[in-house]
Amino acid sequence: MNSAPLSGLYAPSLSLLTDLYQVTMAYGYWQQGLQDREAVFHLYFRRPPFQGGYAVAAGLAFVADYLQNLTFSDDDLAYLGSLRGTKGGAMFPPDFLAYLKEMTFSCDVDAMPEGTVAFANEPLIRVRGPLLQAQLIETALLTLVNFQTLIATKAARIREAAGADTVLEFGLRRAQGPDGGLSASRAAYLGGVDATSNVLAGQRFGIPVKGTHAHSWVMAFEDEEAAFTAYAQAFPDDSVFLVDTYDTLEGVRHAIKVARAMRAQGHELGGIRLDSGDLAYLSREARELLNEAGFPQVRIVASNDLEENLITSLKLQGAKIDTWGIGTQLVTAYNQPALGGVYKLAALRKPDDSGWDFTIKLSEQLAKTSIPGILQVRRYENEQGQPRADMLYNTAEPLPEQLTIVDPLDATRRRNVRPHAPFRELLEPVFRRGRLVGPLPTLEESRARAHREVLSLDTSVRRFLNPHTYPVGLEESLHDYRTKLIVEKRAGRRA
Ligand SMILES: Nc1ncnc2c1ncn2[C@@H]1O[C@H](COP(=O)(O)OP(=O)(O)OP(=O)(O)O)[C@@H](O)[C@H]1O
Ligand SMILES: O=P(O)(O)OC[C@H]1O[C@H](OP(=O)(O)OP(=O)(O)O)[C@H](O)[C@@H]1O
Ligand SMILES: O=C(O)c1cccnc1
Ligand SMILES: [Mg+2]
Repeated sequence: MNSAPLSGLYAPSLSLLTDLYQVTMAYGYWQQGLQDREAVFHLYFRRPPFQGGYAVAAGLAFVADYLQNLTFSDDDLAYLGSLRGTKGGAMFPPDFLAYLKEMTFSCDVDAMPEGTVAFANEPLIRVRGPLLQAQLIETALLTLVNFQTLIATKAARIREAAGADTVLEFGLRRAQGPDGGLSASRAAYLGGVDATSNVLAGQRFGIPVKGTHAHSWVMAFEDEEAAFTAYAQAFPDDSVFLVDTYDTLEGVRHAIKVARAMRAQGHELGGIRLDSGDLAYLSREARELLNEAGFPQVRIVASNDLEENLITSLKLQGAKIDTWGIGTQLVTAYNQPALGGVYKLAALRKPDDSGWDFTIKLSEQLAKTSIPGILQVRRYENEQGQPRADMLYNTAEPLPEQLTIVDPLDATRRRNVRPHAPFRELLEPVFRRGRLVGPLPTLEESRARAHREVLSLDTSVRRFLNPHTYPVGLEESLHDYRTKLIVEKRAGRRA
């Protein structure tokens, strides 16, 4: 047991950050001599979160870190060796543990760079390598990518609603524990917020840190005016006063009084914060009071259970809010607390090494039936760089001259790709034979990519209510092959 679990949160070895069944399967594969059979897995989600039209891929930096450090320490192996089955015998024999000790990660990994806009069924990550290894990493990849993609997407939606306004992430106190808070702060920044109140996230990831003060600051002084005056003494050029502890508009008047005194000393008040009541009404009234008093540049910050739909509504109501402070709803993805990303086997090298067997997971629902092959995602874009349609294709098979994209849920819906239509391929090499190909984009670069890619989407795909489904289809020969596999497997099942 680790007596300092927090400091170990991102310790070098997260090799046991997995479900037990990954290790039991690993043992089974090793026992069967299947450990090195070449396999291909895809990580993808089946529906964008929040009933939205897209997701923003995030978490790859953590995945790369995890994979680079995927080795089993003596402590890890001792723990695995201590596990017992129902009859008291060791679950994992010493020679398997010795194998794990020597194992070095040797897979190829291709992935969408963080900040890429992704749609349903598109591999965000493709792993190719020894079956045992490619399977073993499933859980860690999913826990890292699902949550961060969810939060980055939520942040992108909040950014959409806020437009050019400043957005601050205030969620740590409501996050799903320390790691939830830390990774949410990073993903939220990647997805489009401007700064966080989370100081550890600032230190670890270089995210700008910002904030105001709490109600308790005001309550700790004789009255509001004294509290504001004291705060201004500490931060004469960086003060934002929380004005709603007693009576909001009275609070604004007190803030103005202190702002005048600050001005007399050569300092300007930065802003006020509203944290309760009717934010549309109060922000309009506050704006008027501030303007009349000669403080048109003092910003109005609002907080209190905000999210993208409330921001949209407040703007429609003519709220005069310059900065949005957002906590709970963002870092917990309150209205959809999990992204259902999955990791599925899609190809296995034939035992005689003569080629690939492409594998499929059937489901009663076609939408849940997996896609076989060694997939790549090709994004066709128009001259303005706007995405028009995405095509999944099997890189292990030759592409026909004339490309046709088939809707996987309705094969009658097809579109022909015009020759020489410009495209980008979204999965880029990240690891080759277990080695990182090159430095990953910085957080700032990924954030800029997210911003660029979300803005390039048609507004019909970005809107919150009943967004248009962006076309993602299978290249026709892949579609035909998948259909054939489904028919064969179903027949096999009945036989
Ligand atoms: N003009 C508005 N239109 C729609 N929702 C609003 C508006 N103003 C505030 N809200 C939202 O209404 C919710 C509840 O606010 P309410 O005034 O009921 O409680 P509160 O202000 O938090 O109360 P308290 O004074 O106890 O803090 C919050 O999520 C807030 O963001
Ligand atoms: O509302 P969120 O989006 O989560 O934003 C963060 C909230 O945290 C702080 O107060 P806290 O909620 O701790 O106390 P209060 O609501 O009683 O002011 C802050 O004043 C916000 O209201
Ligand atoms: O700085 C703030 O205003 C802040 C920080 C965390 C939570 N709520 C508000
Ligand atoms: Mg609150």
